[in-house]
Amino acid sequence: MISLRNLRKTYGRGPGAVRALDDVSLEVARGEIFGVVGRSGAGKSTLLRTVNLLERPDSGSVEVDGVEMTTLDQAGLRRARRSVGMVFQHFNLLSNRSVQQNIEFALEAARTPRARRRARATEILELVGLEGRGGSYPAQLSGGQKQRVGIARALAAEPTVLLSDEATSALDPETTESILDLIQSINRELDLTVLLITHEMEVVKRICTSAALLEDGRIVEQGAVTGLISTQGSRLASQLFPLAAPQPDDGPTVIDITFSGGTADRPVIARLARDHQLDVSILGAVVDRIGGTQAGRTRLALPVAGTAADAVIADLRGQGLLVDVLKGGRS
Ligand SMILES: Nc1ncnc2c1ncn2[C@@H]1O[C@H](COP(=O)(O)OP(=O)(O)OP(=O)(O)O)[C@@H](O)[C@H]1O
Repeated sequence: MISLRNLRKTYGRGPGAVRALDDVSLEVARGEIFGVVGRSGAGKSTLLRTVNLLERPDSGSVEVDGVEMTTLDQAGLRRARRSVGMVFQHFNLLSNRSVQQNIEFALEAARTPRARRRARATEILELVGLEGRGGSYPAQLSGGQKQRVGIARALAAEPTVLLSDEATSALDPETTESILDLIQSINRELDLTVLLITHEMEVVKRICTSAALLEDGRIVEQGAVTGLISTQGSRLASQLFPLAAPQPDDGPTVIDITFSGGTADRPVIARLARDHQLDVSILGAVVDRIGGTQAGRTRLALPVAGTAADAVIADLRGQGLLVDVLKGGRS
């Protein structure tokens, strides 16, 4: 549905130039919720804004629903942009217009007849859970309600793609949950493809089917979230399940075991203690639901080193468990 190939984008020239995108390629399948994560300045906003060509890449290809965006003329681009809705961190609502007018505004540019605009705004307000609030002004709404209006406005022209630029970053955790639920339900009900950028790993955990990690303008990992969490050494996976760094007195060997799907409910630690007669210490654990399945990571200290530790690690891997060695043992 969205295919970005070999995108490059540099801001400025000479010694002060910033390479925001450096050979970025990304595939987002129809109906996916795809999350791009990365630190501040990694290039996330630039990447998102190339999809509807708010930011024109220096080179590379941007294809949305089979249309190559970079070669369109102004009229073609205006038309193509109607199939790409966008929501923003700070909502970007017009404060002097009512909720209804904010939504209708998105349809005015498309010259939609007035009666149709009204009907569509009413319909879409209901979809986002704001029925009856069309006459309110943005200042009379909570942050969560403002973002619902932002989403309604983005959906007004019946797009096939929704771009979300940190849509929940300005919201409290409870409101974030409800907005993520809304994004997930419109993704399903409207068969909408969602590309979102976020610095919150919770967003990826809660709703994303696929994700990519952007670093200094480069994609360093991408794939299905369930696949990434079962990939040894995945940095995205360790950010999804963050555990404190090992301490010098943790023991000679420290390992992380990542569980997902079928391996989540096995009595691994009890078995380790029994089969290897080891006093295993649990240094930390994070468990959550990802993509509808239980997944998590447990950090263990083993009181053995060298070949004894290697034997334990080999045994765990032999059981189909994903083991990352942080200290001691062979990785
Ligand atoms: N219009 C611009 N002019 C010059 N430099 C820019 C411009 N927009 C972005 N940059 C620079 O490009 C790099 C990538 O910025 P971008 O906003 O895409 O990153 P980001 O990952 O979205 O960061 P944040 O999470 O802080 O918004 C940064 O170094 C930024 O300072």
